[in-house]
Amino acid sequence: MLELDRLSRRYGDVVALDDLSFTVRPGQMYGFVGTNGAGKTTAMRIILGVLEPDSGVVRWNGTPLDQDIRREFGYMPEERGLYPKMQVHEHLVYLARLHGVAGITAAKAASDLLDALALSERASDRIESLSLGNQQRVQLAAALVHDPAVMVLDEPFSGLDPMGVDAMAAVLRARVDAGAAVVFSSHQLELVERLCDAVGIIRAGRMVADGSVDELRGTSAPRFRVAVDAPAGWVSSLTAAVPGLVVVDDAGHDALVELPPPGDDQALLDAARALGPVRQFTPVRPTLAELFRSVVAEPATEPATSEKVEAA
Ligand SMILES: Nc1ncnc2c1ncn2[C@@H]1O[C@H](COP(=O)(O)OP(=O)(O)OP(=O)(O)O)[C@@H](O)[C@H]1O
Repeated sequence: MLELDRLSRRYGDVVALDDLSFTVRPGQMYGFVGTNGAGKTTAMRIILGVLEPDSGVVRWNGTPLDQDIRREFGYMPEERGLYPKMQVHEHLVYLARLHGVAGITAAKAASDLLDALALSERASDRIESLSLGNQQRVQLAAALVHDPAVMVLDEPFSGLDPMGVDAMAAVLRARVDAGAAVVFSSHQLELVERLCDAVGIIRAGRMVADGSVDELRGTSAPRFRVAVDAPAGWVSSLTAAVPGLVVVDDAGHDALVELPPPGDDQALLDAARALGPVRQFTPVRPTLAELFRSVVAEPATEPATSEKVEAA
């Protein structure tokens, strides 16, 4: 299990990470999401040892990471780093051999990955001759060619065409199904929702929601699409009848309403029935993008560390 335990990190006055914790299990794909500047890259750089935390520790199977453990990881950094003059297949074999993979195994692993990422025809081309999206596919192959147990990928899907996204997703899913632990950052929330077993949402360096998308849904206010056969104004009457009810969208004929958690859906239905025949009463499952918007928009419960220090 990869465990980030209470990581904090500042750059001068900027609090990049503030007591951040989460875990990624073998066989789990973990999506790491947050607004620009939330601290995702900082956390990933700490996992990979290119940045030290001010406090906190990262462990793999209970042991704090050292360079030997980190060598076993696969990493796709934000700054892509391939040798532009090298040929694609040659480059992958070179990287696998650096990780101690024997020649024949390395060559096969490189060929298999190029095949899976639809790059076999470019195997003998120089990296610099590839489009940016194809270089990105090679970068993923570079992170996986030594068959790592843990993969840490900083925005691996950004800038890829839909086929590239599908190819990358399939390669990662196969590794996860074979028992690897994968954590990747992304702003593509539909993709994260589709691919990930667990999601962490960070804001200003803090974890604000962590769990499967269904678990995150369970903590959000329940929403219902309601249609009542009643004269105009029925939505206001419904709001008046149900304490705390929020109207998210009033389309006249129907309305999207939100109950305060945990939400008494039967009381809402009774109140709607009291106004007229109920033509629709449907629970609406929020998407990850909607959950994200609502948790990052919530007011902070405590001041950030820098404010605490300044106030002290
Ligand atoms: N080298 C640095 N020097 C000073 N501040 C930095 C440095 N690197 C990051 N920061 C700051 O730390 C905070 C977290 O940045 P980080 O790059 O980790 O965010 P991110 O979640 O990866 O953002 P994005 O989604 O935009 O890539 C930001 O406020 C950023 O400006």
